[in-house]
Amino acid sequence: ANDDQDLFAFEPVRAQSLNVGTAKPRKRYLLYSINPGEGFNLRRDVYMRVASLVKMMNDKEDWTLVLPPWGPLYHWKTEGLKRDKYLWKTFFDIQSLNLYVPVIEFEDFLTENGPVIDDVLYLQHFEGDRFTGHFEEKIEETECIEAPRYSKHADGKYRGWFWGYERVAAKNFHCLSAQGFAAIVIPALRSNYSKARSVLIDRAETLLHNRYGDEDYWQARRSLRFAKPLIDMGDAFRRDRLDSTDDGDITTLHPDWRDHQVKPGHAIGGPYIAAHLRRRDFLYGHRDDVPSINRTALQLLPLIEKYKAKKVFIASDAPDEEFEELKLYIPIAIRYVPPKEILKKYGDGGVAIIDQWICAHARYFVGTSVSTFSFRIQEEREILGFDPDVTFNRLCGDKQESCEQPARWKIRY
Ligand SMILES: C[C@@H]1O[C@H](OP(=O)(O)OP(=O)(O)OC[C@H]2O[C@@H](n3cnc4c(=O)[nH]c(N)nc43)[C@H](O)[C@@H]2O)[C@@H](O)[C@H](O)[C@@H]1O
Repeated sequence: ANDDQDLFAFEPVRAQSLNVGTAKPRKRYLLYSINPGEGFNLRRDVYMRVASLVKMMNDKEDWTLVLPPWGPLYHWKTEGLKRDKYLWKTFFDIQSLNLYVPVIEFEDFLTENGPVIDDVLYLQHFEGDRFTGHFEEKIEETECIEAPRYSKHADGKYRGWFWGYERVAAKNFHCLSAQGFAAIVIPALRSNYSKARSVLIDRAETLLHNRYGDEDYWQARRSLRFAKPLIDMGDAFRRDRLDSTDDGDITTLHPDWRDHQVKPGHAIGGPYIAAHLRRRDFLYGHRDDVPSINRTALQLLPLIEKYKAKKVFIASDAPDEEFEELKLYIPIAIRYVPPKEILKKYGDGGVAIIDQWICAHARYFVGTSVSTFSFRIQEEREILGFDPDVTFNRLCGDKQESCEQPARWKIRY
């Protein structure tokens, strides 16, 4: 599918000469897209991998990261709501993101660049590869293994899923087999710089974190602050229903994430414990690790005692009946029920963020095994400065006496 360029004809000498003396690197756009089945919180992680890649390249080049519109997502099930084309500013604070790497919304990209993307690089795993115990980074342009989700039209341009924007098309399309860290795509991105102003990496979740858990990882994570209106709604619920304020809980954040640095144990949190109960598809996919409601209650009751909690905040994708059942065992259980207009404006995605925000401020948090929703709450609590003991906890399955607790991904500055 390679139209007119050899993707790997990387010319190092020329690449360097671009950036010496007074020559200013020219502005380029990096777009990315993710396997449609992935949920919101894995997508947040992929954002960090790609943002960190842009940061690396911007040592010498001038890339702007284009934020892929949100939706439709499999888990956003509430009827009657807008399903796609949610801008990032609905959920996140764009100014904060911009303090890590330059980012723009896709709609602004369309204004600046027009609807034609130069290159689409579609990542795939190596065919027939089995893990042999030896991890080797590799990337190569190949035939597409599966029927690609982009097809060439009569005008010579490629059409495909561009987040529901039907007038968008791409000039070139390539399949690349890739295995490795995000930086593995850098030669491919640089090799065609003379032509491609905009490059879309699809299936970006294939790329691994270059610097998992280090200072740079945490910078990207700290920059990913939620949108102010969602924070305000979470804070209002904390204040009115949970007797929790930043002053009392010692959870005040510096307005600029770069200046917020506190020691573990600094935050004490509100007078409630919080649990994230991931249900629905997890009841099948992670059967052994997700407890029944009855067993969930049995695990929460001693914690209420231990932390002298006045309330138990429940964040969950559980249907109402399951929450009502839990309340029979724990009458002080409470959850956030969004007013209709909030749901309409911010969708299921916004409500999930309010849930996460409230969990992040609890005196003690317990999540669900391997849920990225729980992981993101744990990170939020690391940023706020909680002791890891009151953060890295998970519920055990019904048949488990005890169970392995989450790895402690501690913040680094
Ligand atoms: C099985 C896998 O599960 C993975 O889910 P997992 O990591 O928990 O976490 P997420 O990737 O966020 O996907 C779960 C989605 O379910 C909803 N949800 C889950 N828990 C809550 C909650 O406490 N409150 C609210 N309001 N909503 C919740 C929400 O839309 C969230 O984004 C998926 O990312 C993968 O794509 C795959 O489906």
